[in-house]
Amino acid sequence: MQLKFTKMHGCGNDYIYFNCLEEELPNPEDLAITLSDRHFGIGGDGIVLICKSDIADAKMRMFNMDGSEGKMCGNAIRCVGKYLYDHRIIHKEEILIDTLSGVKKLRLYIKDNLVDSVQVDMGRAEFAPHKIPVTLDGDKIINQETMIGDQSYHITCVSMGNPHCVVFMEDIEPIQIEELGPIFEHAPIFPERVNTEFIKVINENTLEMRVWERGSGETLACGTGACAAAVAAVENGFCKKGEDIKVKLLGGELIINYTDETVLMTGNAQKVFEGVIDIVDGGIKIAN
Ligand SMILES: N[C@@H](CCC[C@H](N)C(=O)O)C(=O)O
Repeated sequence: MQLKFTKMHGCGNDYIYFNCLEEELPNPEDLAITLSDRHFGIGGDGIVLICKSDIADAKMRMFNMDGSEGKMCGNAIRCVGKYLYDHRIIHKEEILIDTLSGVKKLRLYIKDNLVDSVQVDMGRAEFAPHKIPVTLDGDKIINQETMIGDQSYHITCVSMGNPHCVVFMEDIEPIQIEELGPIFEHAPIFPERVNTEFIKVINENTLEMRVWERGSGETLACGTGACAAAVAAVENGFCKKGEDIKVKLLGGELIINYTDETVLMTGNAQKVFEGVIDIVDGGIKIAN
């Protein structure tokens, strides 16, 4: 069986995209693990399926590198918009994409007939613990001193459709994220695991971020994570509501604007290459 794919990234957060409007993808959980492998597969932070929707222009499903399904992906949804427009599947600059965390509105910015960047209306940030699978008490977890592993951290928990734990630090460059990330991801207070953002505040409009994503490890960027970081920065008094906040990530920059009504995220979307894989018994091979 042969499958066509497109490799795309937003700020270096790279996924392998499948057009499931045209082809069916068997077993996406297993394929995500095999294809994401950077040595024996195509290489990526996971896979993304572009599917048919009855309530929006398309539906996005995304799977992390470990095969777990994410409810939302900020960097991938911009690439889905680019895929649909650049392949002339849709012909408008405002589109709706259905996700496991609801329908999101995208505004596509076009250059030379191709999508260059995208603004996504990510919807409201949530703070209530029942939306974030933590077992701490209280309505909001903002700057709450909490034991993670054998150390105490001030954490702020935000759901952008998927769960985030934001930690502000003096410096993020020297952190041993390969050790620290899994301790947060698997902390017992997060029974569904968590994405963790380590943030340095540069000034009231700029944050620097490193992220450890549940299911994928350290990535060069996380769109929902950048939104959670900006929301947490406002709630902690570092930034202001309604102002553009630049989030500098290892793979690029995102602009986030958090208001009482919604969170807007703007950033790039880029195609890397296209290809075809053969799904064969016992594995995959790249077709000639
Ligand atoms: N990279 C993403 C988020 C992907 C899903 C996440 N790892 C989860 O399991 O919740 C983004 O850009 O938002």
